[in-house]
Amino acid sequence: MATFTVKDCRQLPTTNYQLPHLKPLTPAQLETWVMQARRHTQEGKLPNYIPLLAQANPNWLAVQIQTVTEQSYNAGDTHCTFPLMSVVKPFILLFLLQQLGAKVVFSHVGMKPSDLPFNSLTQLIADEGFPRNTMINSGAIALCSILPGINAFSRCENLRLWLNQTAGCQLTLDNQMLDSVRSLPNDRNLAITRLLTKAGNIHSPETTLDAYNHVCCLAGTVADLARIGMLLVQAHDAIAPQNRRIVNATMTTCGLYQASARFASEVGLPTKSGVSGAILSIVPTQGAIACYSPGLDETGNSKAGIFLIQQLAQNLNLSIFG
Ligand SMILES: NC(=O)CC[C@H](N)C(=O)O
Repeated sequence: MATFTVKDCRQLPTTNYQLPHLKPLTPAQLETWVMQARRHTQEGKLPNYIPLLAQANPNWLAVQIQTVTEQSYNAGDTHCTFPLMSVVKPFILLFLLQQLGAKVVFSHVGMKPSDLPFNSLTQLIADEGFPRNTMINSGAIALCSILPGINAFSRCENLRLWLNQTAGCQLTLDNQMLDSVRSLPNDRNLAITRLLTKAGNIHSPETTLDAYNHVCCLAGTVADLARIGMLLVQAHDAIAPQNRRIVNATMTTCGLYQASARFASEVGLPTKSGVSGAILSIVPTQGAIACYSPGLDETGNSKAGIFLIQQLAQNLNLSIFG
């Protein structure tokens, strides 16, 4: 019987594993998929705990695809500006990994997926005040306590300026949206913040929660969203490869809350959603896909956005899992 030695193993023919390359995409094809996705816009629900989000037009749908070869494709209502809401979470993480390092960041928050909703207090109680991951509210609120800055505005401004400078986009703070967020009490986020404080995880709870509300109201178009997505696609002078990998892995396992595992097997792209209907997928080494459509499914993910990314990923063979 033939035996293998380590040397033999090295000499075995190596299969050239390559990530799938973006197949040529024509504007007409993209228009067709956008038209199909439009049929799903009415199936979603608008959130009503932030009054201004409830005023969005449920028919809006926009997509922007940015590739590493500087090509960009877009279709739909690309003029729409929207708040990032939870789509900002991977970028809070990326910024802090760059500024403070993984050791500090992961002393405040974990890396485990959660099967409970994004604003679950039950999960945080079960975890004794140590948030499961950075993609749910408790994790992002905890991280807002270590954002550099003397007050909520400057913590948000430091993140905004860094993103605009590093990604070449033009995010702005949507003050009207911030007023709207503050206009109704968000008991869940308040209780989460209280528990984080009690557990010794955060200091200055008011400033921290206010900083979280600020960063959720950073706003832009799908073009801006695709640009910040590019920070996670390929090597960048300002970003350590290891940090990019951590953020992509976290988006894959936790980015769509309870729907993350299913989406990973069906679509296979690191993805993050927000309650505004924003959704961002990363195609590592190739490009970023940004969508916006405000109607949400029961998990809080954009109904038409998820459908459109699914279409793109399946038709263009984009899954990172081959
Ligand atoms: N899923 C989300 O986008 C949540 C963000 C929102 N600001 C909240 O705290 O509820």
